[in-house]
Amino acid sequence: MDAQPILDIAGLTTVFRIAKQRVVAVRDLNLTIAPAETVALVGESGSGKSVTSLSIMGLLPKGVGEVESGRLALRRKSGDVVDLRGLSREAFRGVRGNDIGMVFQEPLTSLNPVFTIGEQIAEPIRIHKGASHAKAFAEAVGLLAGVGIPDPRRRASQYPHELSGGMRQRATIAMALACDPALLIADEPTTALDVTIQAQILDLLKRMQSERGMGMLFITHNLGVVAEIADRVAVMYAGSIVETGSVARVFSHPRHPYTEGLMRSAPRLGEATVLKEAGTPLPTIAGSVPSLANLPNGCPFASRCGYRIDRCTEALPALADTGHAQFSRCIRWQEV
Ligand SMILES: Nc1ncnc2c1ncn2[C@@H]1O[C@H](COP(=O)(O)OP(=O)(O)OP(=O)(O)O)[C@@H](O)[C@H]1O
Repeated sequence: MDAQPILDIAGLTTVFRIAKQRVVAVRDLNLTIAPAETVALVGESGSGKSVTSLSIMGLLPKGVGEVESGRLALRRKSGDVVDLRGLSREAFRGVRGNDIGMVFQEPLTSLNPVFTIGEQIAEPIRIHKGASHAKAFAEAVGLLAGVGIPDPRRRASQYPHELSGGMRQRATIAMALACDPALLIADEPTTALDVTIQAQILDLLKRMQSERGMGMLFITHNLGVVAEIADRVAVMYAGSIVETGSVARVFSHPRHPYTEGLMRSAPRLGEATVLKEAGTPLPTIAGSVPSLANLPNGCPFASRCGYRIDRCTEALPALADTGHAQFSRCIRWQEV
């Protein structure tokens, strides 16, 4: 891996305070993303994937959610390393859209209905790069062409509702790339789209990433999508990474019982799966996730785990190095 990652997260703990309860949504998370690398965060609903991305982007709900500890460092294209935790809300605005591009599930939440597509893509170019109105608009048209939108000049003058869902997602990708970010965060970017369009958007993201050498954090609950797009995967459970490694290694030799359970109940992986399984939630495993407001002392998966022994409920296991650059938060990983 690159010695100087684009994103370097160490010991991230993010909490929510609701009605005097302290909810630990992300617990002691370590993650790096190298240039031109895609890391997928995968896990059930509520496992902390989106809170991880909101923590990186400085978009936690004010007064409710807070990064309690840890380091979040981003390496800009210029090579400067920015301590994201040290940024004011104002300074964060200069980072989002400029150094970090974002693509979300529903393009209509990122696009403003009252401005044309071209104006919206041109705006960050004017703000962050100081380009003139005309130059920024011309660049926006070029970006629309780059993301595969036919007749980009005409499309640039249209409003979001005049585009199909797939075209709108292409437009938000163009907007996210407008300032040539070092890191792209994609949170379920294909979930709301129909299956053939999903595959096209994944291809587009892969192409854009390799052309630009960006790091990409890709959040999904779909293992088929992980297989399709990611180099490495981090499996989250109850706010912690329980297993991480290359996609090839983790999918062929899962070393955590939770990953194993997901894999066992998942259909065959590969391109066909993306098409067939797109939009299908992760297969279910018997039992339920413990409350994040009252996590047990031991392994949070213990109550659902077929490998459980007494020691599992005594302390949270550390991430064990299982070889092959793979890590598992299970004391019995050798038997999984
Ligand atoms: N705005 C919020 N207020 C209070 N608690 C929150 C808030 N957002 C998230 N949480 C807490 O953080 C936990 C993790 O949420 P998160 O959105 O990161 O899950 P996720 O893995 O992204 O799930 P999904 O796949 O459903 O998006 C939630 O279960 C909840 O307890």
